[in-house]
Amino acid sequence: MNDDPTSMAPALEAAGLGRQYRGGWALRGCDFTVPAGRICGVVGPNGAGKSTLLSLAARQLDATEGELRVFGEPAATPDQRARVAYVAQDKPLYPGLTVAETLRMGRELNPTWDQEMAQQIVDQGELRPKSRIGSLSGGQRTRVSLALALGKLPDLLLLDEPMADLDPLARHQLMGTLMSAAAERGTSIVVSSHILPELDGVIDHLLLVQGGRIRLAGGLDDILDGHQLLTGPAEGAPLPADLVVEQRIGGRRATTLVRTGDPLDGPWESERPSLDELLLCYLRTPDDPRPNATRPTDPQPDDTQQDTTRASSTRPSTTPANDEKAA
Ligand SMILES: Nc1ncnc2c1ncn2[C@@H]1O[C@H](COP(=O)(O)OP(=O)(O)OP(=O)(O)O)[C@@H](O)[C@H]1O
Repeated sequence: MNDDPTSMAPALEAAGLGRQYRGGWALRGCDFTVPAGRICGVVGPNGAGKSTLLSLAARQLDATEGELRVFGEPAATPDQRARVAYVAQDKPLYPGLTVAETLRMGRELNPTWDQEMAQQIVDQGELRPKSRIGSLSGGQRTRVSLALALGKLPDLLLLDEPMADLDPLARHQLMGTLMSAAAERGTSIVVSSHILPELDGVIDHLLLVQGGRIRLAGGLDDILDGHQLLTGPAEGAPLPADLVVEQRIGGRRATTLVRTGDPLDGPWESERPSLDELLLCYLRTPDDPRPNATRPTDPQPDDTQQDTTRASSTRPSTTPANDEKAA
């Protein structure tokens, strides 16, 4: 079992983090903290930079600028490699090995290993020990990858779209296994997903990545408390433009997501958005209307200076990422 997660260095801490590929910047000006012991959802549209972020955390990629600390360490160390498990989107495994040989490899290569846990995950999927990895379906390979990752008893588990090719029952089962591992051992989990309902009720921390920027970062309750869904007449009192995330008008009614939890004067009914509603509103408005909100690939005359300003300007003033850093 891990030490009290709240006394540990953050699982992830990014400062001015950027990664450039040949085609341009995939991530830029990213500042966020994921405290240890959290289950953090990484959400964003295709090409937003989620896999790049997870690869940087797994030390499979180097940052082009800025840094990403993992449990306080700015670069990979052997100790850290042992503490972090990563399930990449393409689930790389050796196709010529059998399921049993793959688990044996996990046992032999990792200083800590829970054979019972790994075996249980494989058995739940009714995988035959002698089946070759190359003969398994996509979902079955995912199951073996998760068995390897959880068997390692990591302190930080990085999962890139882990559930995409699993059937609903397998998804439910494996999500349960992940959650009990997190609860029993205080494992920090950072999981990217397109399947928004899969994250609801599971995550307690959120990173919304959009166009290579961190658009929202912080504790989930703080983020939801820092927003309101307002419903009222379309011709109601105007709202301050910098607070409006998205407004939809149907007939004479308007539904508006605003980035403040403070009461606003006007003829509206106010409610706290659900995670789904919040994410969909942000995902439907990729272009932030506020000044200085630009994509990381835009040409910049004075790169670093402007990007730092933009990164913070694309984060709502209520975002708890800042509060956590200040705490
Ligand atoms: N190896 C690479 N070489 C060049 N460009 C890359 C490479 N990997 C990613 N990119 C680019 O970086 C950007 C972010 O890609 P990334 O895979 O991190 O996004 P993502 O949010 O994980 O997307 P998806 O949800 O589709 O998996 C994209 O524009 C992508 O084309």
